[in-house]
Amino acid sequence: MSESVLTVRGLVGGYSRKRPVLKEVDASVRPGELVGLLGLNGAGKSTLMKHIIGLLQPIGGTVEVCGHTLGSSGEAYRASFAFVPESPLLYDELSVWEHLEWTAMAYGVEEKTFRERAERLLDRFRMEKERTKFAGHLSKGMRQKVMLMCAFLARPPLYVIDEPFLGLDPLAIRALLEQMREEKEAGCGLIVSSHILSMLESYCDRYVVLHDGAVVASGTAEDVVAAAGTPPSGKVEQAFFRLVGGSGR
Ligand SMILES: Nc1ncnc2c1ncn2[C@@H]1O[C@H](COP(=O)(O)OP(=O)(O)OP(=O)(O)O)[C@@H](O)[C@H]1O
Repeated sequence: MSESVLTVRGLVGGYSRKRPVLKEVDASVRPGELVGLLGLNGAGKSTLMKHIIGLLQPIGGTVEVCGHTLGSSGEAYRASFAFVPESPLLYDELSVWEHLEWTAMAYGVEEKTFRERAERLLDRFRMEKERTKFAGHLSKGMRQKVMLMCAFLARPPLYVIDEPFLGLDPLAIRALLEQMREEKEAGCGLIVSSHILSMLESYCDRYVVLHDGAVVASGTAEDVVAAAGTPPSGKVEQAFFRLVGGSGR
C-alpha cells in the first residue's frame, strides 16, 4: 500500500499514442496536503487530471489512488476521489438539494453526516436560498458551487480540482479556500490546478509545475524557487514565470 493518496509514476499519456501530451510525469499527494498544479494554457494540467480520474488510459507509467489502480481495483479507486471539473456538469432537472442527496448516496455517506455536512456547505457557500432551485436555473458561479459542494460532501481521501477559482465571486473564493483548509485538516489530500497562483500560494504545501507536458519543477515553494534559479527569498510566482519561459528570465 502506498502512503500517498495519489502516486503518478512515469506517466506518458494523452489522446494519441503517436503524440503523447504527458511525458514521464511524476507527482504525488500525501494525506493532509494541498498540491498546486501549475502550468500555462495547454501545459497538460487537465490531461493529467483526466488520467487521474480514469477518463484516459496511461500509454506508459502508472497512476495509483490510495494504493489502488483502476485496472486492479476500479471500484475502490473511484470511491477514493472526487473530481471538480473546470466547467460545471449538472443535471438541469435536479435541484441543488437533490444533487447533494444523489452524491451522498453514490459515496455511501450516512444520513446524519449527510444532513450536517450539506447544511454546513449550503451555509458556507451562501446557497441556502437556492437549495430547491433546479440546477438549470442557476448562474454559472452557483453551478460551480454545487459541483464543489457535492465533492466536499463526499469527503473522499483525494480531491482533484480543476481551475476552481474562475467564475467564483470573492466570497465564494474565500469559502472555497476555507473549505480546502478544513479538508486538509481532516487528512484529505488535494491536487488543485490554477492559473491564479496568488490565490493558492499561501495554501499549497507543494507544487508540480508542468510545461509542454513535462514536470519542470516540483516540491515545496523553496524547491520550485531553487529549480528556477531565482533568489531564495523569491516568490513561487516569479519562479513559475521563469520556469515556463515568461518574464523573469
Ligand atoms: N480532447 C483532446 N484531444 C486532443 N488533444 C487535446 C484534447 N484536449 C487537450 N488536448 C491537447 O493536450 C494539450 C494539453 O491540454 P490540456 O487541456 O491538458 O492543458 P491545460 O494545462 O489544462 O490548459 P488550460 O490551462 O488551457 O486549461 C494541448 O496541446 C491540447 O491541445
